Amino acid sequence: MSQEEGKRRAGRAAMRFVEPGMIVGVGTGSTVAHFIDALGERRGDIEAAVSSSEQSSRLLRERGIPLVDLNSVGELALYVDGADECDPNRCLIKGGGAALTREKIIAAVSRQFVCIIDPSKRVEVLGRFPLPVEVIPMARSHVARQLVLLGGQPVWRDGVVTDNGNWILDVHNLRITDPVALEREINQIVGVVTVGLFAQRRADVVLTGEDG
Ligand SMILES: O=C[C@H](O)[C@H](O)[C@H](O)COP(=O)(O)O
Repeated sequence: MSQEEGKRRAGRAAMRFVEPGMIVGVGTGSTVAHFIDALGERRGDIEAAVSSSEQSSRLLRERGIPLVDLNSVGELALYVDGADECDPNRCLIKGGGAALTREKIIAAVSRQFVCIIDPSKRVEVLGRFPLPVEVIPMARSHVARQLVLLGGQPVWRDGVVTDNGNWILDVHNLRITDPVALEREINQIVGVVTVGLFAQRRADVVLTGEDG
């Protein structure tokens, strides 16, 4: 099975968690794009979507799916999103598409987080994929120095501005054996908006293309 086929199957498999009348939290990325396609085919069933990025909002609008602001809804029953890496404990690295902050917010208010990945995203230990960190632009150098002290090698994703107007550092050479502790530690660096480690609020369910 190709990686693209794995993404397509995982995206479509998430539809079994969608129930009539739901407001669905929708993540970002190429795997989520397949989920949005499938959601569009059943748009009459759901009430609306809460989107995690401008990119996903555009795709949702194109498929006629109404969007609602997260502030106008309470808790969400379901959040569906992709990931860049997933460990055996369902801890994730996310943010390869720079959408990590809004994604983390939606994950935090959702009762069930269904993560859709192709099988190549499964790893024993997180860190092969560089860990994205969204930073306030003026704090970039300060945060980078602190990340070096934690053993990483941060690289500025030059030219990328997040939907929130911030910048991204991608941290290479980390072997993340304690994702919860590292998430807490990086969150405490002044100038960090969000770290792309989803460990405290990790996925509840992981679907790979192999699930059919
Ligand atoms: O910022 C982007 C998101 O965290 C994506 O969910 C993640 O990068 C995976 O994207 P894709 O499905 O395109 O591999």
